[in-house]
Amino acid sequence: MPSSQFAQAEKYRYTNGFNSYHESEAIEGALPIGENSPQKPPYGLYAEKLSGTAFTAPRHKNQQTWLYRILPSCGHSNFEPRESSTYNTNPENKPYEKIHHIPNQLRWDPFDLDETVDWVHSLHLVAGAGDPTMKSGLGMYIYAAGKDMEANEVFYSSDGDFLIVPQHGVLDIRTEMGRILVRPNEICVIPRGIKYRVTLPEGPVRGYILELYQGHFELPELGPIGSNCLANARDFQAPVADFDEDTDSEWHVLCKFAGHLFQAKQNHTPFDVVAWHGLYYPYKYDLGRFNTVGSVSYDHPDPSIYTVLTAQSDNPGTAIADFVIFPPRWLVAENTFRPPWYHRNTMSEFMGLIQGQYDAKTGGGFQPAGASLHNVMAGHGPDASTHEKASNSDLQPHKVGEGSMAFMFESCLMVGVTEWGLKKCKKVQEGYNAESWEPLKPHFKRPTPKKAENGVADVKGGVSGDKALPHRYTHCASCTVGDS
Ligand SMILES: O=C(O)Cc1cc(O)ccc1O
Ligand SMILES: [Fe+2]
Repeated sequence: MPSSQFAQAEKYRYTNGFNSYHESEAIEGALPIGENSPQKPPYGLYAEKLSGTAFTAPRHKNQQTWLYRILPSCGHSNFEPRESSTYNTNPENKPYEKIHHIPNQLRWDPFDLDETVDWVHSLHLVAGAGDPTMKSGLGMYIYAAGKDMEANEVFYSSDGDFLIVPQHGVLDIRTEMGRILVRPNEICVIPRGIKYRVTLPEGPVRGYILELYQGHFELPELGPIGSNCLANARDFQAPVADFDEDTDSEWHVLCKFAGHLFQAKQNHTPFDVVAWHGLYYPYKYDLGRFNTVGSVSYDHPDPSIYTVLTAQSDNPGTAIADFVIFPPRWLVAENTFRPPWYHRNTMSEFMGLIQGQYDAKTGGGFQPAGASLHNVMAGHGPDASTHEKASNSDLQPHKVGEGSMAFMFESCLMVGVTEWGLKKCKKVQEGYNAESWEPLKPHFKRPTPKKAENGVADVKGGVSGDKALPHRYTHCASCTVGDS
């Protein structure tokens, strides 16, 4: 490893495990032993509790973290509104910024990079459902930035947890709990309220964000798959404590609150957490570690087998947000139309492409940094060219998605599109539906009627014949062996 890489590795250190109780101290002995709030915490630190769930949330859902810091977070000036024309996360509060609920399939060309703005001003709400003030629903954003946040600025969202999916460029995220480096093909989650500063060590960045206004992400149930596969808990990485000692410089704390931007000042660094312990922390995950499972016999399974993280509603098995990926994988299913089936879904499906080509859309219109939205009950599926190829291909085992990564934010909620998403971004493809599915031709051929024994034509066309049945059947339709 070149020495510069050693230095990098030193800067970003992690502790592994999903939903694991972590503890981390940048100075040995900074965590109190056997109690959380001693009369005098070690080294003159202040104890501060950060709650990610109600105090009384059930144990298996409860998420809190104790921070041991040089000064507590409350020492700051009043928050003042700090709106800006580039801040696009509050359409429901501006009468001229409507949310559009439309049944059409939508697709966006790649969103532009924007080198003129920093992380905070790069956030564009494209679509969403619900309301952060009711702690319900989700928002879907595109970010595109080219500038570091100011040296003395931090940001947090009171509205929800950010699931960040980088498509281009590297994010150096310094959080209160420590430092995280996130690159394309990795994701990171920054839970509600955690302060962070984003810098761009390799230039412009672009990507997608799902903001979850309710609950938190968890790993999906594995059911009969067993105790491993999909995203394994040990591959999630939380940062370790890393602090500055700075109690006399001016800091600006930016806060997203009900979709609006506010700012307060304080005379001490927010990155003064010397030690922490708990279950509420930011984390990252490398999508390359996902252990993909799929059909090894026949038929295309539901895409839920590709779920990395899920945020459940109160309705069992029904997600406010699923984060689903389509990683490189072998397709081996026999006698099967291998791309996704045509379907209409009670859930809404927002898709993005990090790199490569998505195997269900080979016609060229779904590009990296672009997006699509198939809202509640909007019919969709492979475009005409993909259908043509997949219906006639030789069904040898083959690998799809080499060098590619598409993903989906799937939600049980009907998603509305913002003015920015529909108009201002100027990326909506006019001819999406017409180009993708209108070229599909009917292939239906009514079978030649068979003469029945009594000489009357069998208008239903009769049974297609045993030889058409896939060889996996143990018994064919006319077989009586073993019947009682
Ligand atoms: O629509 C899509 O491309 C996403 C998707 C993929 C899949 O394999 C099955 C269903 C589904 O919605
Ligand atoms: Fe779909």
